[in-house]
This record gives sequence, C-alpha cells and structure tokens, in this order.
Amino acid sequence: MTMMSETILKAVNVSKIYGKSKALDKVSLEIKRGMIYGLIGENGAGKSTFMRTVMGLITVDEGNIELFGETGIKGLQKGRRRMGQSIETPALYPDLTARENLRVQAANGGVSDREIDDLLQLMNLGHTGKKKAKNFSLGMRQRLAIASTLITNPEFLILDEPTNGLDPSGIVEMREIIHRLVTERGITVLLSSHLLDELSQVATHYAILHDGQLIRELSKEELARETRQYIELETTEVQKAVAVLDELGIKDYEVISGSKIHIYESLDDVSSINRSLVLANLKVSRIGTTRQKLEDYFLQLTGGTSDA
Ligand SMILES: Nc1ncnc2c1ncn2[C@@H]1O[C@H](COP(=O)(O)OP(=O)(O)OP(=O)(O)O)[C@@H](O)[C@H]1O
Repeated sequence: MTMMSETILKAVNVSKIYGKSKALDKVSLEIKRGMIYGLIGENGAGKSTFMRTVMGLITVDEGNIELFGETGIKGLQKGRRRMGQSIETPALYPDLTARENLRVQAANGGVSDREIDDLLQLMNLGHTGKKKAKNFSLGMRQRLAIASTLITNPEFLILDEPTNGLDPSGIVEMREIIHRLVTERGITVLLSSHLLDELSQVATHYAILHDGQLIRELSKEELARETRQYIELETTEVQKAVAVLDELGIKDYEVISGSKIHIYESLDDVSSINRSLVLANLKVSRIGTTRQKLEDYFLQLTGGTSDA
C-alpha cells in the first residue's frame, strides 16, 4: 500500500438527528493520507457536527466511522489518540507567553524545549518572546491553539473554521501554516469553512455540505476546472464543431453534452472562433465567455441564497 492511498478517515452514511432536524444526513466521505480536506457549508450545514462525531464528542445515530482502518468503540479510541483537533479549544493561559503555554500543555508528555521551539517556529510564533497570550491577536491565539494540539504529534488534524474572523493577511498566513503541516510534518488535515473562497488555495479536496447532506465531493483540479473561465459554445452540431476546433488547433476543450462545448483556451478569440464555425455552416445558438466566481459556484450547488 502506498502512503497516499492509506485511508485515514472513512465515514459511511453518518447521520445525526436533533429532534426533527437532521444535522447530518447519510454523510459518506473518505480522507486519505496527505490530503487537506475542506468541508464547505453555510452556518448550520453540519460541519461542526460532522467533526464532533469524528472526534467522538457526540455519538452518531446511524452509519459508521472508521479511523486508520479501525472501527468500533475500541478501534476508534485507538484511532483518536492519533488525532488532534481545534474544536474544543485548549485552555490558553492569558498571563503566560506562547512558550510557557506550550510547556504547560506538554507538562505530562515528555516534550523537549527543542520540540517546543520547533512548534513555535512552525506556527510563526517564534518571535513572540515575552508577549503574554492575552495580548495576542486572534490569528496568534489560533496558531497557539493549533501548536498546543501538535504537542501530541497527531497524524490527523481537525480544524474547525481555522480562518474564521481572520483578516486577509491572517488568512494567508494560516494557509501557509496548514501547507507546512502537510509538507513538513506529513499531517493529514480536515478543515472547515463557510466560504469556499477561503479554502480555495489550501485544500486538495472539497466536500460541499448543505442541510446535513454531502452534495458534492471534488478535488482541487475538478474545482479549478469547474470554476475556470471558458468559452461556452452551444450548437446542435457538436461533432462538426469539434472538427472545426481541431482544425483551429484548439485542444483544451470539453464536450459537455450533445449541444454544449466548453473551450478553456483562446478566450480572447471568441469572435474568430465564431466566424470559423459559421463559415463551416454550423448553427451557433450561443457563444461567449463565462466566469464563475467560487461563491457563485457554491450557491449554484446549494441552490439558493446563503447567509454566509
Ligand atoms: N446540540 C444540538 N442540539 C440541537 N441541534 C443542534 C445541536 N448541535 C447542532 N445542532 C443543529 O444541527 C445543525 C448543524 O449544526 P452545525 O453546528 O454542525 O453546523 P455548522 O455547519 O458547523 O455551522 P456553524 O458554522 O454555524 O457551526 C444546525 O441546524 C444546528 O442548529
């Protein structure tokens, strides 16, 4: 088995019901080692509930969870020891520095000062020196919280809305740090956001949650492809149109349906492509460039307005 194919988390038909409402409705997903898996959904979609079931903070009503290939009460207990999380924020001591906070967290773990220094560096907290946690910015506090979960050396980290409330530079910094967790420490990450945009540059895989249901799972490449700018061509004669595109030397296109083609290159040449098609006696019912913003794409998937 190669590293990348090892399944870290597998959820099958996980449901959680509160009264009459289904916070989670048969959610199935699989996270493999090395993935940065982004759970996207507006407030109330079920992101936190899902993360809590994985952490064992709440029980599932239906379905099954497997961690590191193990399931059942004992198996999951074992698996959860290999995880870290930011759902339940660890107690940060306001009057202690970042280093002192980590020392306290590490007190019963036999963690060396060297390791604590490494963690501070990793989390961009190496420069905080004598500054007390109570004087930290939100981003610094969040990074310190993540640092303290890393003390136990988790292989799998769950981060609930790690970019929530951060300013743009804080968001960029958090993204860089999450990348580092994966590249430098080999940690697999599950994280959530109510904004697809916020995770768009960090996650390798996405799952869109809506009303407790997982409505779409897609890779970074698929997302890029689906939200990329393209020329949309509608014609009843797709075969002929393909021949014309080939003749024009256009290679990056996709036949979407019997009447629709998406062209991902030559975006500035719409009128000359149109001319060639017409010259070949094709009926073009529509041709034009489309660009979908990530949030529009998200709204289209979830079908409506978002309160995000
Ligand atoms: N303990 C609870 N009791 C009753 N209903 C709950 C409970 N926890 C969550 N819910 C409901 O379950 C649904 C999913 O909530 P959840 O917190 O998982 O959403 P979320 O996607 O994480 O949103 P947010 O970003 O607001 O945390 C919501 O309708 C919420 O009201």
